[in-house]
Amino acid sequence: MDAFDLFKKLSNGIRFNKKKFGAPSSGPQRPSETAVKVKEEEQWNAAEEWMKAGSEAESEEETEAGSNPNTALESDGSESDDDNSEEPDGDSGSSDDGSDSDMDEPSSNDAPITLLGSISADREGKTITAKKEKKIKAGKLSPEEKLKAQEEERVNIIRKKLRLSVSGGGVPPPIESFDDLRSQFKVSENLVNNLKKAGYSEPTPIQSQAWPVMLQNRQILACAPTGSGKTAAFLLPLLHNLRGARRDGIRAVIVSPTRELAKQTHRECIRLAENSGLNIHIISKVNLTNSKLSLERTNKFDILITTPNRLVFLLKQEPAVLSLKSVEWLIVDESDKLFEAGPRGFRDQLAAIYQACDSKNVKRGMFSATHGAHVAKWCKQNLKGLIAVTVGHRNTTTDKVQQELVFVGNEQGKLIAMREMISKGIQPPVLVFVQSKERAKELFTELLYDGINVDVIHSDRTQLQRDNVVKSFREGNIWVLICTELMGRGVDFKGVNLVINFDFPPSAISYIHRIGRTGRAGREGKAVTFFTVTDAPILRSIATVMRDSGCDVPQYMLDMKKTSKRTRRELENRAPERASVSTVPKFEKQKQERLERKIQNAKRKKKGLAPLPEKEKPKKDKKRVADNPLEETAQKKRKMSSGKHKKKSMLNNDDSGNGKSHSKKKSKHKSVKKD
Ligand SMILES: Nc1ncnc2c1ncn2[C@@H]1O[C@H](COP(=O)(O)OP(=O)(O)OP(=O)(O)O)[C@@H](O)[C@H]1O
Repeated sequence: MDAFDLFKKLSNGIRFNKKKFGAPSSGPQRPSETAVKVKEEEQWNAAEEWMKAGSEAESEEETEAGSNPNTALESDGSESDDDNSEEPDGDSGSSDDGSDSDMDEPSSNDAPITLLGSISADREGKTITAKKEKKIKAGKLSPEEKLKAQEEERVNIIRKKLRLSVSGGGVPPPIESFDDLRSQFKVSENLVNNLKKAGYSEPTPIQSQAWPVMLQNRQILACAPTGSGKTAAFLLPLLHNLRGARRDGIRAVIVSPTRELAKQTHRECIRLAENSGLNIHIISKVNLTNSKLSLERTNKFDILITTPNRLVFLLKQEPAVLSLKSVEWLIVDESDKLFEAGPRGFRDQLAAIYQACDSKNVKRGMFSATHGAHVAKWCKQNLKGLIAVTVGHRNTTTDKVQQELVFVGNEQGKLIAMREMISKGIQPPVLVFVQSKERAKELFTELLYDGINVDVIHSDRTQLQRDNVVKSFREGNIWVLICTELMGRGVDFKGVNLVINFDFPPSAISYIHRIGRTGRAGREGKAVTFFTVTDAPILRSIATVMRDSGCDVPQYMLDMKKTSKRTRRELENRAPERASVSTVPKFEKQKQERLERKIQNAKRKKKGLAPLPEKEKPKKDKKRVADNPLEETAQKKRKMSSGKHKKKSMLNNDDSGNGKSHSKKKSKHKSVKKD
């Protein structure tokens, strides 16, 4: 074992704050004195440092969160920035990849190894405090202490194997099989059978640790890679903890950022809750538009699954149609997204929901594949007895996805590259991400003409259309699905083989979620990302994420200048302007549109329906002017007179300008004279 291996073992479970330790040493400070003082499971400070790792050592301008959830949510975030998420760095943190072959080597020598003064470790690489070390050296451990130490060791080995890092007090050991659910937590046979019926044979790493935490009714902040089973990780403990239907108030709420994700969670919940008798409800658009919802009716729901906007809408109704006063569990899925402030985030809605769940016994669970330091900080400050669980490295992609960056020259190059990929052969199903619905529509038309089995999903489509597209894609009737950021998070399409980022993702976090639509549940996947010079500002972040997940990336990308926080924020909020995807000449497109319109109107006529209303032309004003000769003449006159006026004023300006400059000169002259 060389010094590096040894250090790796000893620092297992420890994160270094780059801010503190990255700076050149100003004095005789040795790393041993400053770096490691972590008693992992008991020191929340360590958790904070650890969650901060990856923040590129930028200052977090976060205000202290108060005890009021609303203020806390608001104050915490407006200025805070998920920077670490944008520029995740390579800090591996406490978890190890387990590739270290020395790790499992049996050792005949049980004596601890001493490294860097006060820190020491046993042969398994577990850090030992000086006091304990003394005791071990002296062979003074009582039989109970020995047993405890052995158990700790066993748990550490399991966590290491599963790449689990935990923070918080009294974290229960991870479970290793579904049998443990029965033997340790008395989970019903029915529930375990439902897991098996779903095709699951053993818990995934996040489930191994999140289940015992939540089954002990502890609040949790969970971060695990995309497609690693986080949904079942929070559903199973909910279903167990609620212990059957009660119908006297909503007892669990699950909030998801999109309707598609809420629907998917609802489906999974129904599947795992089979024969439990629990009343599981999803708020649909119909619920919002008809007035059938009443307090009496909603109180019969045991579990409510919803998007934040819909829930807040119902919470605001007078008289009340919904109460969250009996809620025992609030689950926030894709929690970093829900903590986001601004028009694309849900911070205000989350604050309202958080406040509405005001029972004394309410527990919260925050789940996502990515987390920023501000989410961790807020949770730590506001969620009593919180346990943080992370699988692998925070803010990295799953290692199941083979990733590739392709320079395509310019916007036209993207379509050429895509057609080339298709002609060489791709393995459907394929998801293609673009930055806007307009581009989604354009690309759809292009690929449709290529005869590809393609469809498109974006926010302009009706809920029914969206549902049908998702269904068709799931059933394999659509092979290539073009989508916007809408489908970037959480959505679980079985067996997506390839994700193409036709347009560069707006941030590294978006990249992680987008490519996480493939390589799910242990399957392999591939992700190809096109880029042009326009994408240079975010290239470094994405390249860093790729490098961290073990992909080869050219060094020049990693050496690129770091983009300022401000630019990154701007790029996240405003997509760069790009040349149209479409290769069809404009007049051809218009001809096509007219033809389609004719066909539709003919069909409508047959059905006795009125023809479609005239489509608004983008240059309507101009046309309206041309249609109205009086207005046209008036405008021409206005233009001419303004032109004349301009000319005149220019002349005047010239005059007066000269005059002015002259007078200026004069005054200057005067002032000089005065001086
Ligand atoms: N224990 C298990 N064994 C096998 N497959 C599982 C297990 N638990 C969940 N899955 C499957 O793994 C897939 C991904 O699960 P899920 O959608 O919960 O991932 P996720 O971690 O929430 O991903 P994302 O971060 O993208 O939302 C699903 O198809 C689910 O059915």
